[in-house]
Amino acid sequence: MLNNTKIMVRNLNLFYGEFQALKDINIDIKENKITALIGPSGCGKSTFLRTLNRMNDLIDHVRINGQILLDGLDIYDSQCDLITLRRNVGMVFQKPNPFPKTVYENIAYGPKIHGIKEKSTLDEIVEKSLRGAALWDEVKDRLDKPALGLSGGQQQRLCIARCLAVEPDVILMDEPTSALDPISTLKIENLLEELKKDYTIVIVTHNMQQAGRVSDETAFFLNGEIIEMNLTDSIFSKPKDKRTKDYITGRFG
Ligand SMILES: Nc1ncnc2c1ncn2[C@@H]1O[C@H](COP(=O)(O)OP(=O)(O)OP(=O)(O)O)[C@@H](O)[C@H]1O
Repeated sequence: MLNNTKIMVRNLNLFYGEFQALKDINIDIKENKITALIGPSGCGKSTFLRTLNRMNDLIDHVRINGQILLDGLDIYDSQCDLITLRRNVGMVFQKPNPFPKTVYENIAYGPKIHGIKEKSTLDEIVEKSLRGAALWDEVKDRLDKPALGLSGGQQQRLCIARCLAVEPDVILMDEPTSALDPISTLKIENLLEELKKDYTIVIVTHNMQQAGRVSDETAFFLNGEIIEMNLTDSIFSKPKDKRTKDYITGRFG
């Protein structure tokens, strides 16, 4: 696809009942880049993020039209296999949500569901995923301990490792550091820089500095619309729309 576009969104509208939460969204999300979604509370960032792996399908009264092409294929097509889609497009949430199982089992769970049974293969996946999430050194001696005994920052990296274990192409992150302390936040921001070599990342953040630090491109949402999308440096240094400027300079939101 042109310009290394991984996800192409065209004329996307989403309604919760009568309420239109997304209005004619058109953006291209580039492969191996980090795209930040910013904007005031309630403007539709999380809703949009969830359209990218069809998590909104789980909500009643949602109506969606338009197109989202992942590697050129329409994810809302009736032929699209949801299990494969959610494997290809993983998600990390705001609050770390490990399963109440061991560290090892948290990572091995997904691969097992996808049919991998051999212990040595699972061991490899667990190590590789934990290394990929920059957590291996901290947990390699406690793989059989409960994941809920880890710190919040470790739990969030565990959730990232769990996501990596099924080998997605795209990782969606909904305010992944908002529940974490500054040091854990920095670890995850550094990790994102590493992960983008192998994955396409879309991140919702309320933290302007974070968007500026980690992302390559930024989309500014307001009232369900994308007001402006551009290279992050351009959005922050010379926003084209006054509303973008007002938001990033802290005048509202
Ligand atoms: N399940 C739902 N049913 C009805 N309305 C919803 C639902 N989820 C979200 N909305 C509404 O859709 C709009 C967009 O919400 P969304 O959570 O996507 O915004 P957001 O930009 O992510 O906000 P925040 O930054 O506060 O998380 C809001 O007006 C919200 O109230």
